[in-house]
Amino acid sequence: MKECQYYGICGGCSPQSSLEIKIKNASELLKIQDFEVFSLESRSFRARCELGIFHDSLENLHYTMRSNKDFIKIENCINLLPSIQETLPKLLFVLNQKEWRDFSFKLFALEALATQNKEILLTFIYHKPLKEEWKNKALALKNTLSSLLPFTFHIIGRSRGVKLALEQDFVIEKLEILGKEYFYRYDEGAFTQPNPKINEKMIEWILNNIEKSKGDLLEMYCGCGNFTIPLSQKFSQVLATEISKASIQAAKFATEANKVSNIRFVRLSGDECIEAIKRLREFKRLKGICLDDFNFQSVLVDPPRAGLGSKVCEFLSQFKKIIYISCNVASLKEDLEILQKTHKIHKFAFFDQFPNTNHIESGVILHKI
Ligand SMILES: C[S@@+](CC[C@H](N)C(=O)[O-])C[C@H]1O[C@@H](n2cnc3c(N)ncnc32)[C@H](O)[C@@H]1O
Repeated sequence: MKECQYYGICGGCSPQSSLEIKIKNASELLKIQDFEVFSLESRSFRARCELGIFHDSLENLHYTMRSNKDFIKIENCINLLPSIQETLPKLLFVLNQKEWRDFSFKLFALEALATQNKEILLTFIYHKPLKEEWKNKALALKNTLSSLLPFTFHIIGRSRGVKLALEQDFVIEKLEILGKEYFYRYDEGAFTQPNPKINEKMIEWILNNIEKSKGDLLEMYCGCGNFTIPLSQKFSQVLATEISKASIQAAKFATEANKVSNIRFVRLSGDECIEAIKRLREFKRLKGICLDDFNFQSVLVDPPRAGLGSKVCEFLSQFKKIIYISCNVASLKEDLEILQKTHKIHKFAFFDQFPNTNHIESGVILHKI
């Protein structure tokens, strides 16, 4: 990573983040010796970014990253997908023209979310109220960027409590998994995997390491259906749950786009999912779904960084197979201590989802003892 002039300064990457060190630290912490490692490009891999916007005394805009308490001006980030890297300087060039002063006034952050098929969603975040007229200028910006770059742009404006979108607030991602194409809707503001190529590898790894089952799958923290859609071919039926409304809508879109008919997506938090499965509480959101029709033998969890916690882990102990995807080895360690009382690790893999940082993604498949 020495080729990046901001390495160690901008706060995006971390020194001492070589894959060897990460794997050594993580495998020692988790006390595992038998694992696979998946690692791809260490640059041009990241599909999303959040940048600050600094206005200098001449009213020119600059991109910034927050490093500790300071803001560091940056011009590029070599971790980002090429389409975002190409867009950033052109966008800044346009916005620094006098006629864009109104549009940029009180702009304080920019988010970009790109797909592998070169759609880019740009979200402009302001410290000023946004009015409908903003959309006219946003449309002009979309047209200008489209004339300069071979990408499809979608533009969103955000200010406190207001979100204005031109036509759509999502992009369509295409993943290639074991030679088959899958389509997903990635909504602005909802979780999506940041590294599309490693994401494909994670899904393939699960598919390659689970057998086709006559039983059903319960999924918690399913997001936009990232794992659910390809994995559904391995099970009779799937019930997939998630807290975010936008993600559940995106997941329902994915069932249609991929012509899958054996999945039911329901908006339920982790705790609500447990209450529903244990029949402790009835949910209107489960209307039309008969839980007695499911024969859950496997469960898939991909929780946020905090991990599962003891309540969810204890709930998982009833399943024959547990597939656990984790973005935080510290919380995974705590959860595995509970899960290994009833289950044995069958397969383990590390995925370098976040190159140049100290983070690593893990995949664990556990079988009931
Ligand atoms: C690491 S993401 C994984 C999403 C999905 N598996 C994927 O690969 O895109 C974690 C997901 O958990 C959801 N989530 C966060 N807190 C939750 C909770 N308490 N109950 C259920 N889902 C939650 C988030 O909205 C997010 O979609």
